[in-house]
Amino acid sequence: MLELRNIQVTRGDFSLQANLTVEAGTRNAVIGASGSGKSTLLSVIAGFLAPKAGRVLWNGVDLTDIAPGKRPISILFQDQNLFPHLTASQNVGLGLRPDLRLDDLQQERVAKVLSQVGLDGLSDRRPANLSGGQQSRVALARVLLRARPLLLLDEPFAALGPALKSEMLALLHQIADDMGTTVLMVTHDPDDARALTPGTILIDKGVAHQPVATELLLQNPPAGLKAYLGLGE
Ligand SMILES: Nc1ncnc2c1ncn2[C@@H]1O[C@H](COP(=O)(O)OP(=O)(O)OP(=O)(O)O)[C@@H](O)[C@H]1O
Repeated sequence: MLELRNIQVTRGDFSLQANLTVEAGTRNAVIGASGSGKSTLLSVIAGFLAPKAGRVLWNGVDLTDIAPGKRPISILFQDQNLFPHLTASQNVGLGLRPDLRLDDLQQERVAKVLSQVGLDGLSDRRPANLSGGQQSRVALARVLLRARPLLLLDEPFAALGPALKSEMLALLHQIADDMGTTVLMVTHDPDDARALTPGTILIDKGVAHQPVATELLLQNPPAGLKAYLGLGE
């Protein structure tokens, strides 16, 4: 279980509070108007931003003072953070060893995970020679290989067209199912939130709320969110 206990975080004039729990193994959307604090919330959980007050716990272990790389967390952002001078398999291999000195077994694991995300035969290509969707798959493969229990995604597929996006979401579901991963995904898209049931964390007026049933929230959104999602009055 992820627990945000009385978290307060500030960025300039902006401040966000969070007091919520996320059950292990669940998938949750994070939704809120532009500038409401979605990326801020993920940054606190990941450890890139220190809260002014409060604690971040994972299965009862206090992560608040633990460095980002040592947290049980993988992160996927919209720009997939692939290194342009490295091939697909090297970009994935970085998830295992930053110096890329992989032994045979590790190389096998890289090949297997690239195959799992449908990139057989493309492992020697650099990002510039892969499509946007294929680049997303490389980034997902790296996340898969790291196999951390908590996965944070900040609009990872926003740059993709609708068909590719739903393909990547399906792949994400499959990965989360296989590994029992707990997922928090920032999205602007109500359909993505629906596809990620059961829960959605709403961020509104400086507060990140306890996850609620996505469908119920979308049926009756607060005014600010309604306008933002283009759901009309
Ligand atoms: N480095 C910073 N310094 C000062 N204020 C910041 C900084 N980064 C973000 N903010 C402010 O914090 C607030 C929350 O930003 P955040 O990026 O978390 O919002 P968001 O919900 O992810 O927005 P969007 O949907 O537009 O990406 C915003 O009002 C923003 O102006």
